[in-house]
Amino acid sequence: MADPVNLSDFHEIAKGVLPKMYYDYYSGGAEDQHTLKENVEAFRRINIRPRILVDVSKIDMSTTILGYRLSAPIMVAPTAMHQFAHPEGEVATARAAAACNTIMVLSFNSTCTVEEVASSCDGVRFFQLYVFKRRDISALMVQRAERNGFKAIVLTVDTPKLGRREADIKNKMIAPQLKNFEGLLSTDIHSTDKGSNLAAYASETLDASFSWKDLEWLRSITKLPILLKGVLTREDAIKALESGVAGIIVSNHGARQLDYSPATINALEEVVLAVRGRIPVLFDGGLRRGTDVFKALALGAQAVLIGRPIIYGLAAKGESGVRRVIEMLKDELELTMALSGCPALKDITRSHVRLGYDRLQCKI
Ligand SMILES: Cc1cc2nc3c(=O)[nH]c(=O)nc-3n(C[C@H](O)[C@H](O)[C@H](O)COP(=O)(O)O)c2cc1C
Ligand SMILES: CC(C)CC(=O)C(=O)O
Repeated sequence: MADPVNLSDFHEIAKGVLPKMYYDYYSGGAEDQHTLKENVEAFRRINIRPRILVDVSKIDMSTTILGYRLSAPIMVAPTAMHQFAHPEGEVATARAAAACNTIMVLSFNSTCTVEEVASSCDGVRFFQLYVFKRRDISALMVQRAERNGFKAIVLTVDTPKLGRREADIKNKMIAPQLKNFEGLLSTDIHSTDKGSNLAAYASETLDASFSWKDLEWLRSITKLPILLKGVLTREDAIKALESGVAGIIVSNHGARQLDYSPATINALEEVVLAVRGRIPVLFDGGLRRGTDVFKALALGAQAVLIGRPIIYGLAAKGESGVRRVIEMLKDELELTMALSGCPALKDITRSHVRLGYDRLQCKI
């Protein structure tokens, strides 16, 4: 295949090189995969309203998140098990993110250890946390992240149990022994019905009883700011604010958890309106183009995170593939800003996009 020119080309290359079991794991969603398709399709139903005759000879995409400077509002989402995609795993991803001056969120279920990633290069990194039934293990991981210079905890709140990913069940997906948990926990757990090992591992480990009141426990074990990942409603956005978290990530876990939850881009504005600028609202799910990033920013996201395309870049070309994926999105965003009359991020406003329901409102 010719050199990739967009994220979709990277997807095709990754599909060609990854073993089926891993490709299915990375690409799949929950059950009917309705939300998986919607995450991408919903972007296509949003139009951009470009403004003309603005000086766009210089475009500034730089921003700050929790006080850390980024070259563009495009971050790396936490995704598990990068060594299935490339032997250098999360170390390669971390180096690419650092080279692009952006923040990587390291998954709790990384294949490289927290220490390996931290010592691989300088860069601002956040640590994604799952709360295990064995709270001591989660607490230890938070301490390790803190000790190794991670700057925030991203608590994933949409996974009290693992969503039903049917391809993984059919493939009898194998979960590896994760080095982070060596000596603490065996991830080599066998499913009793010979289905997905990953599902068995998740149900064995995840603490489904974790609830709002338990955030106090997390706050008691770390001084790091906490972001909640997986907020989709105004009700929960308000609860998140009241609980004093430092930020929210609007996310449906790449449609891998609750099928028929809304496409994230359709949930974003509801959350932004509830938060009213009091804490940063970040966004992920279905972003494949710079125009998608622009649309999310216009609807109030302060920055976006990219999941699968990063893994596809890694599978296709290792560290340089991840770098290319981030650069492509940055280049596309820069061009979109120029063609829409927005020289800086602050110039991107709600009036730069039109959604289906905007058209309905015009008619009323
Ligand atoms: C293969 C894969 C593994 C993931 N692992 C995690 C994880 O360990 N922790 C987490 O909070 N989210 C995880 N996610 C969800 C991502 O952080 C993110 O929400 C999602 O991928 C964004 O959608 P996108 O893939 O369409 O960009 C994972 C997603 C994928 C595709
Ligand atoms: C091991 C899983 C819990 C990782 C995950 O979040 C995912 O596969 O979506």
